[in-house]
Amino acid sequence: MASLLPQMVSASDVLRVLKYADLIPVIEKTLGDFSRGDGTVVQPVRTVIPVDQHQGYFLVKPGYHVAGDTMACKLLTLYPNNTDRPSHQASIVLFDSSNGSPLAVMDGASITDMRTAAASAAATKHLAKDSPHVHAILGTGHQAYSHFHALNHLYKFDQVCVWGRTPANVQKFAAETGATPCSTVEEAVKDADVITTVTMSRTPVLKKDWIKPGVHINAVGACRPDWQELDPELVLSSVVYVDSKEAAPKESGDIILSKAEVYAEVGEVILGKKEACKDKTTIFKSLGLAIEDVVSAKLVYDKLTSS
Ligand SMILES: NC(=O)C1=CN([C@@H]2O[C@H](COP(=O)(O)OP(=O)(O)OC[C@H]3O[C@@H](n4cnc5c(N)ncnc54)[C@H](O)[C@@H]3O)[C@@H](O)[C@H]2O)C=CC1
Ligand SMILES: O=C(O)C1=NCCCC1
Repeated sequence: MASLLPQMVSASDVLRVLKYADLIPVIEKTLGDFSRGDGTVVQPVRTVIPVDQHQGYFLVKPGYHVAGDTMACKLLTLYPNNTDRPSHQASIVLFDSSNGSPLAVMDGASITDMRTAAASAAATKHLAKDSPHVHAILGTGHQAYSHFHALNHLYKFDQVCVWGRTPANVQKFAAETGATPCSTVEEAVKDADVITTVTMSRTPVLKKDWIKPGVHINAVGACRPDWQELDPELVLSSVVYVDSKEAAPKESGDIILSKAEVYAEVGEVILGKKEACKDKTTIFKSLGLAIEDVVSAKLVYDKLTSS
């Protein structure tokens, strides 16, 4: 009988083998599989336990990709006030679905960073106007870096602009990536064709009056029903796409508080079932799907065990 002890996979193992060239197409296909609605993907809306006495959240995200016969569960903590360690920490347990044995326990933070950015890249590919020139990133944390790299994998931008609430972090991000540092959101987004919001803000940081009509926005933060990153006027004047139509009205403050209508899942666009309204301002409201973690963990496992 094979060993029942799962393999431990560190963040450096993940970063060594997981590449956007492989990940973006896998996530794009998975977003489509999720939206088939035919049982290809089995995934409940995640469980979120507030840890009120420490102002944190404990999230449990199981999923089974039936067609790929792959199952895993991500255990994630979100502690927005952490200063001596990351705000998001996670482990993903990948199982052998034929016999239920755990195959690997993986660093889930590095996978979360990359799979979230890969989902935004896939959404941008389908919803942004062709050949965008300027990408604006609001936020300077882990997701800011992963989105910089994932979108640069798809496009040769003329300019990437970055804004964050802490000027020293904006300068650091700019020095490390070559992005243009901006001191206001307005300055960062005014010429942008693609905007990515990756802050931990609970109140809107991006306003309708500041953007060029027709931009594509990846709205990645604000994962709680009472948190917002986008001005409701902006949400109401855009075509809103989500990763999950089931989760968005339960979890997204940007959608709940603006009372905006969701037009489609991005997976439905990928499947050709819904239109990509590229001539309008489009928003991809990302909340993160467990199945993205499942297929990413499998990709990492396959790379590690084949090398
Ligand atoms: N949709 C998805 O699948 C996922 C979404 N997220 C969300 O993306 C966002 C960024 O995550 P990370 O980069 O990992 O976090 P992080 O902790 O590494 O960075 C957070 C950034 O937000 C900034 N920030 C905090 N409060 C702010 C405020 N009031 N106004 C403006 N900026 C503020 C910080 O200065 C920092 O630049 C978070 O909201 C997180 O929950 C994270 C993982 C997956
Ligand atoms: O899917 C995830 O993982 C997360 N989504 C929202 C914010 C926390 C992490």
